[in-house]
Amino acid sequence: MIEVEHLSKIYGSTSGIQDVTFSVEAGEILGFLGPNGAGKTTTMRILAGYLPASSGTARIAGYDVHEQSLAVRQRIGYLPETPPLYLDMTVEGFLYFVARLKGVAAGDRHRRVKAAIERCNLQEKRRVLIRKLSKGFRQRVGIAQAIVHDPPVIILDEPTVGLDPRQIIDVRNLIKSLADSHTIVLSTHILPEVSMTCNRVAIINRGQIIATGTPDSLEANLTGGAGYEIETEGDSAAAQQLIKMLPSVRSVESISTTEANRYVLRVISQPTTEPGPDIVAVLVGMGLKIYEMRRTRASLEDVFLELTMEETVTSDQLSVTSEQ
Ligand SMILES: Nc1ncnc2c1ncn2[C@@H]1O[C@H](COP(=O)(O)OP(=O)(O)OP(=O)(O)O)[C@@H](O)[C@H]1O
Repeated sequence: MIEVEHLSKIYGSTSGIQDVTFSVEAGEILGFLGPNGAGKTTTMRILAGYLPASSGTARIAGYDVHEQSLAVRQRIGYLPETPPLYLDMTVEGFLYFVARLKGVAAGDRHRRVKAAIERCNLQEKRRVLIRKLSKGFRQRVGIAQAIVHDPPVIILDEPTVGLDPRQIIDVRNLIKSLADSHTIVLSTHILPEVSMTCNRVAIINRGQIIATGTPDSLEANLTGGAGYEIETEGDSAAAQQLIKMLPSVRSVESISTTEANRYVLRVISQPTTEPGPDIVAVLVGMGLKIYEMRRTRASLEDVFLELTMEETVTSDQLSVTSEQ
């Protein structure tokens, strides 16, 4: 449904994004995750036809966002970082206005506005002036204007920024409910947003996509803290030294001391390795007892920090960018 190839944007002497390539299948919610200034808004605005790219192509439902921008605009709903709302209009008045602007046929407007109001749970605020609405309700009006012409694709730039925790939950649930009939791209710098709302993630940093995959595949394929925690006893320094020599081990440290000479070792594995049996063999070989051993997985947060803190990404990590 969305195909982005080698997209770059240069602002004067500053690079906004470089060689960004990704695709989104129909029905997916893709989370575009990156720190401030990573290039999320630039990408969203190019997709929405609001900003021309310097090079590369982006197609939505088969239409080129630059060459066929009208056809694209009819097929997308766009919520910019700051929703374009007319504060002196009522919610309903504004949505009729937007429906007309977006070319919804006069005979169809009533049905479409009603559907958007119901979808976004705005029934009680139908006749209220937008200026009197809380930020959470304004955001819902922003989403309602994005879906009023029933586009197959919805692009949401930081849809929960500035909302309180209750409003965040409401907006996330609304986005998830839209996924049954739409393809959605949302940008965010908030990790839980991605795990809770999206079925695929593209991580962007300094204008470049550095990984894509499902949240699960990213967690499983990148190291970011995957390994073991082992409660054992005896000579901690010697145990650490021997475990560190295993080729499948990236790092080992003692993270806490428990009762009577016991301590917990945290071992981080090399990507796609299983050092568990070798660690057991080392400890048993030293005559140490193992009281507990459990596997630890990388969280998406670990993965994100690992990727965005590195200057370059290894080929192992880049392999995750192939479709999972
Ligand atoms: N109009 C502009 N003129 C010059 N540079 C710009 C312009 N818009 C964005 N940039 C630069 O392009 C880069 C990407 O910015 P962009 O706004 O796309 O990032 P972002 O990921 O959306 O960040 P944020 O979460 O802070 O909005 C940044 O270095 C930014 O300073």
